[in-house]
Amino acid sequence: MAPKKSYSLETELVFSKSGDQYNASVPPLYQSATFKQDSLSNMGEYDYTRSGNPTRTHLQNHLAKIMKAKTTFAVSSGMGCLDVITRLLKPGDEVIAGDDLYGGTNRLLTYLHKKGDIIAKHYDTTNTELIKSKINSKTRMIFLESPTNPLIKVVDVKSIAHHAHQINPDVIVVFDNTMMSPVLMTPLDLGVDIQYESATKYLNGHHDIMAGVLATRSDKLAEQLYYVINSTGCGLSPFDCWLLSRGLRTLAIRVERQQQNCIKIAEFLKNVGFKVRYPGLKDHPQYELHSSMCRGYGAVLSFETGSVKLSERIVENTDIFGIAVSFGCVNSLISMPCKMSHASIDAKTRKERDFPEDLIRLCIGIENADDLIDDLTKALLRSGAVRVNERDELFNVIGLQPKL
Ligand SMILES: Cc1ncc(COP(=O)(O)O)c(C=O)c1O
Ligand SMILES: N[C@@H](CCSC[C@H](N)C(=O)O)C(=O)O
Repeated sequence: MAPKKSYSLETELVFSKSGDQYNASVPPLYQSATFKQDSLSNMGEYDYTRSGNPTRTHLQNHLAKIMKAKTTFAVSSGMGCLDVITRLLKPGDEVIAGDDLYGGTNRLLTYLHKKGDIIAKHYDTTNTELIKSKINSKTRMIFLESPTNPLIKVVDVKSIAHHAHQINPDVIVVFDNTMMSPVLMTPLDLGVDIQYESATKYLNGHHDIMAGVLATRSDKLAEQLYYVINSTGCGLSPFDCWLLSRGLRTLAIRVERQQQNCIKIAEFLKNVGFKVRYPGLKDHPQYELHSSMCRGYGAVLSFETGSVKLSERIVENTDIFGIAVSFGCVNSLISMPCKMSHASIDAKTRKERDFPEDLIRLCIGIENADDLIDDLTKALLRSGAVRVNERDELFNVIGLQPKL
């Protein structure tokens, strides 16, 4: 029987052929900046690691299968991906962006806008008709993220990408898939031109490297992206490529467990009476849309408490949940986006975009779900957010209703 061309994602994640001369079980690490030539006229496949390195090539080929891309590039961070992508724009180009993109994404687009390099316009991407009405022949790029970090807004990627390409086949639809990872979503199948992810998060999963991954099916875009990566020198270092290859092998099992835990925690918080934002809850306003685009719901949720001070007390009273930015790691984290990951968006803009200052974000890891719920219960009790009634049930002191 001929070997299958491709396997299921879980298998592809762990199965990779290294092509190593000794058949090493793990892809070898080529920790070398430069490569000797056979002769002056024969450079060989690699000359210099900024331009290419066998460990990076191995990782990129592996990622291409996983992301269903023709070409992928591994670079030094998620923001590095956005830097590479925005260098494809020309002065005065118009871009349309979501109004709840990750804070760092918002910062870079705002920087380029203020410098006069691009004209960036931000809209609520949950309003598909609004976004469609804003796309015109001047639009060069569209930046989308779904579910958004941290307001968990869902974007109709397929419909927006299709409409954009009808208006102008050259418009580049860019999608940040950090929240879902390739396990739960394949944005290139939905008409996206360039997908990128902060590999610092789920793809690596251990918070021991910074990395970013770009993916495309277009040879033209791949050529342009590579040109920028080689010119600016942001390609991922060999050791970080090697670590990312290692982390990638457990991606499916990590995401599955993180999601199982997150669903339990979302339901727990909802039952206590908080306003919980998680696309896996049936009362999320875009539950159906999300379910139609993704294979799962991820492991990031946010909830409001009704008071900044109360949120601060909750965050500072957990033990297992670490107070830290980032997500997608094996351990659980708690944060207040307005003070941490999204502090780079000024308070006025946050207000205009209905960004709740009391929002708490939970990034769920692979620990035991009951331990995590106990940890949260303790923090909620210690902070005074909940009390126990005579039937030993938790009830929400501030009486928030569980609705979005
Ligand atoms: C959704 C999202 N995209 C991109 C980034 C940027 O990635 P990195 O921190 O790897 O630069 C982050 C976080 O930093 C993020 O949360
Ligand atoms: N100080 C950093 C904040 C990084 S936030 C990391 C991550 N995307 C998250 O959402 O937690 C900065 O200014 O970029």
